[in-house]
Amino acid sequence: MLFKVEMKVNLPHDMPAEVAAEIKAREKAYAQELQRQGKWRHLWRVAGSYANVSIFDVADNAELQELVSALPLFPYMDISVAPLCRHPSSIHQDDR
Ligand SMILES: O=C(O)C[C@H]1C=CC(=O)O1
Repeated sequence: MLFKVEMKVNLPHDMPAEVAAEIKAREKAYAQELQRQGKWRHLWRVAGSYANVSIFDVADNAELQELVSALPLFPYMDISVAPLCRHPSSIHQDDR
């Protein structure tokens, strides 16, 4: 199942820089591992904002919840999710 996931990061302004850097490093490693597994299919920065638009390809709602809630930045993000289905005009065979 495909989901559009929008994540807006809100790190506390008083978080020490080295703590923020450590969380971001763990987030990057986790995000890249999920991309290698094909579960995090697209990851786009929203220009001008500490936010992203992502496409996840997971088995079901429960797997999405499991993966997203394990993000190191999860406690600091506002997240919105929308389920996706194939567009009848799409030319991409891997849309499903
Ligand atoms: O920077 C972000 O958008 C937040 C998060 C998503 C992937 C990652 O490495 O960090």
